Amino acid sequence: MAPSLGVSLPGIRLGGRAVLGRLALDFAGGEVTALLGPSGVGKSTLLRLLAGLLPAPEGTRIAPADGLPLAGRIAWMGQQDLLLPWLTLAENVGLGARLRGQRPDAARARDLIAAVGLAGRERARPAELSGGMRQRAALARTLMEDRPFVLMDEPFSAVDAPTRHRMQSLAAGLLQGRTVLLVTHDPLEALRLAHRVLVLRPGEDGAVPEDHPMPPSPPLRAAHDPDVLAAQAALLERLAEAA
Ligand SMILES: Nc1ncnc2c1ncn2[C@@H]1O[C@H](COP(=O)(O)OP(=O)(O)OP(=O)(O)O)[C@@H](O)[C@H]1O
Repeated sequence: MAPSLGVSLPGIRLGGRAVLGRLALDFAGGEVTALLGPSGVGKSTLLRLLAGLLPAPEGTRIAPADGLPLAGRIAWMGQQDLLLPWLTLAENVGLGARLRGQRPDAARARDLIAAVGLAGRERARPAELSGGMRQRAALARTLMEDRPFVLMDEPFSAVDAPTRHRMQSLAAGLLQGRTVLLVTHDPLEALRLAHRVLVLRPGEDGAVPEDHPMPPSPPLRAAHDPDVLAAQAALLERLAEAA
């Protein structure tokens, strides 16, 4: 099971504006935390900070509970699949190792490609795959890295609703045991996949996260579960208020 991740932040200003306020969060080990909030509130900013893509302001603490650094232990999956068009599916899945000058673990790549339902398409180029297939390939590439911490920025937003539903079910299984932070605009996605849902609420001194009440059942939750439907309606209303 992946360790938990403690984060405290004195706040972040970008372009002369307070984007994120002072916050202290503990992302539970082996659990999925979903982060929602109005457009431009600072969700990607928090993710980018954790990924080391944004300089951390003085006083920031990003501390995995096992005492080891976070750097080098994160897998990232974004909105765009970012598959390289000139590489085959199998080569794209092994891209991380290739970029590090290592030989990708071919058996692991094969297993992951099969797990995302793309067995037999290993030699296909991204242009020969549908949008949903490319998203599944991107998920396989993310998991190929086998990192304890996974940061996902609207990973399934580019696919149609039924494909997204299938991708969520797939991801829930494949992400098990990892500490995941998932940014999404989709309340149902958050409530199906996450152990905890945080809503970023904008404020004068930057946005601050607030917990949203969760349905009693554990993830992966059924979309038709009445508790999930009620929580979804409440979350939608809360997001509309925050916008
Ligand atoms: N490098 C930057 N310089 C200045 N302002 C920035 C920079 N990066 C982001 N911002 C601003 O910070 C705010 C938060 O952006 P961020 O991308 O984190 O929002 P978000 O909640 O992820 O939005 P969305 O849901 O639309 O993706 C926005 O107002 C954005 O314009």
